[in-house]
Amino acid sequence: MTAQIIDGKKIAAETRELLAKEVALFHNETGITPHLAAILVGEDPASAVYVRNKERACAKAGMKSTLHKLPSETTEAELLEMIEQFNDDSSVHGILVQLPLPGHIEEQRVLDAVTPLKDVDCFHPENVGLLAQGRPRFQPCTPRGVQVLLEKSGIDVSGKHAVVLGRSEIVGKPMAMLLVQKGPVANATVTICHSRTANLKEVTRQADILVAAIGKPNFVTAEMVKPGAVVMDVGINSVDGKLVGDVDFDQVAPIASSITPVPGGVGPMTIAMLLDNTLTAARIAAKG
Ligand SMILES: Nc1nc(=O)c2c([nH]1)NC[C@@H]1CN(c3ccc(C(=O)N[C@@H](CCC(=O)O)C(=O)O)cc3)C=[N+]21
Repeated sequence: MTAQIIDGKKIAAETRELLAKEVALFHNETGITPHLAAILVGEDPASAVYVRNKERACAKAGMKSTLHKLPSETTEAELLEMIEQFNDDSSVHGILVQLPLPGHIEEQRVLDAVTPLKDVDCFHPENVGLLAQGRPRFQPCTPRGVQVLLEKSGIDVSGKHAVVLGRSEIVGKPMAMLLVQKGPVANATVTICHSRTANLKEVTRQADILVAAIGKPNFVTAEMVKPGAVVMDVGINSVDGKLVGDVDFDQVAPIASSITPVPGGVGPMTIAMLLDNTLTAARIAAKG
């Protein structure tokens, strides 16, 4: 068997086209152009890719996007002040603080400062709580992107064993949440495993659907994958200036039934879902 390659780039482009139509309708009705404000403190290779691609995607979808670059020595107080400004600015609908932040800044305090109504990353405790209860306000971008890829690829998730490799707040935990929930492209039996899991290989080998989000280049090898499994690679690792996933694609593709490439897999979907959340945020603002 050789895997069907899930074309995230194409599915994301289709998703963004639909979204652009919704943005145009919304603009006709309200006169509002959805506006995403992104804050980047210092430098980070994965963030640099993200920033570049989302600026372009926003423009194409008829949305406004502004990038606020701060030097790496910015203090936490200065960053909090900028967030406060955007919270109070009715022309800003979505606020995204690029992660990781420099070590001297306490990430949690910063993310908590973003008003939940503009929290397009779905990081605020209120939004995480709503998500956990199955009544999301915003969808976590990368996990939702994976879910849409599964849906558009016609992959049946219900009753299947989904193994999420990685327990981050940004991907692993919310991914598990989406897959275990009641609803379409869900109802899975979910295991979360991570770097401390005993017999990790035995666990990942049980996966019908394996979501790799551990942040280590080429970590998932053929022996960790059950033949015929669906493999979703969330990794965005920079190796010698090249983008590499968490899955050793050349090894795993021949035994998987479907697999996402890096680049061109989950990454572009993350951006499409971010735009979707920005429109949601603008709708919330329009309702007052
Ligand atoms: N608050 C926050 N939220 C995030 O979601 C977040 C973040 N911070 N910090 C950085 C990481 C990384 N990330 C990427 C998303 C898409 C691509 C992407 O578009 N990837 C293309 C790259 C194509 C190319 O090479 O240009 C692809 O995989 O095909 C990359 C990276 C989001 N992140």
